[in-house]
Amino acid sequence: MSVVISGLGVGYGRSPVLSDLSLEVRQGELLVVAGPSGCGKSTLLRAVAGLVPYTGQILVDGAPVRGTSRERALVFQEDGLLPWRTALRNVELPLALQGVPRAVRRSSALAWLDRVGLSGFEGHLPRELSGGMRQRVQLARTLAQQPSLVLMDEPFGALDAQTRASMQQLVSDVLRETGTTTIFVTHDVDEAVLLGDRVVVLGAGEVDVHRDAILKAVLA
Ligand SMILES: Nc1ncnc2c1ncn2[C@@H]1O[C@H](COP(=O)(O)OP(=O)(O)OP(=O)(O)O)[C@@H](O)[C@H]1O
Repeated sequence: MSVVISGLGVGYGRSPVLSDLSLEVRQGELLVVAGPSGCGKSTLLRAVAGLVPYTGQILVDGAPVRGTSRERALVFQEDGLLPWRTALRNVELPLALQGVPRAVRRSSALAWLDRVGLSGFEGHLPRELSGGMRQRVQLARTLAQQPSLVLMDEPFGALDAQTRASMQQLVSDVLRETGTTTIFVTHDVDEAVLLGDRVVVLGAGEVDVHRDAILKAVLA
């Protein structure tokens, strides 16, 4: 799925947060959007997800974004798991809501939990899992729905350094394996350089990912 944004404007009340922003994400690309706190990164994701009104144009595979769609999945720092459902039943839930037959959703959920390294933990409740494991469940739940576009908003912000590094590797592997187009928001320079096929710094344009010294200077 490709995304073409042109002349985008978003504001809350009278104050504009984004104005005249243009950006393209190619099919299968992992684009990182970086920038200092408050520059509008989350707002950009919310607009692409169809959660906030905007001016200008957001085209997803050529069609304007008007409201939310299952095709576009938003992943947050908070995992949003239901505390009374096991890991397996959390992953199954959106598939059940989509009417996927029981046997199919069970095998898909099991396969995704295995892919994110959680086989053996299917029957655990969220409170019995670490923060990193809960993020793995969230990732499995998101990808089991086979979205064409994944929007990730600082998903690893609350994890410790080691867990974060293993999640970054996992996300990078899985998204590339599945060819899922992704917009990944972070304010962490190392994460941006590690994950991004390209890095866009809001307010400063595109920055060469291979020249992270420049990126660090821009974000400092
Ligand atoms: N629901 C809202 N109502 C009013 N103002 C808002 C709302 N959400 C965000 N803002 C304002 O819009 C601006 C951009 O916020 P946004 O969350 O998009 O930035 P960000 O770059 O993602 O920041 P951070 O890195 O801190 O998450 C901020 O000044 C914020 O206060």
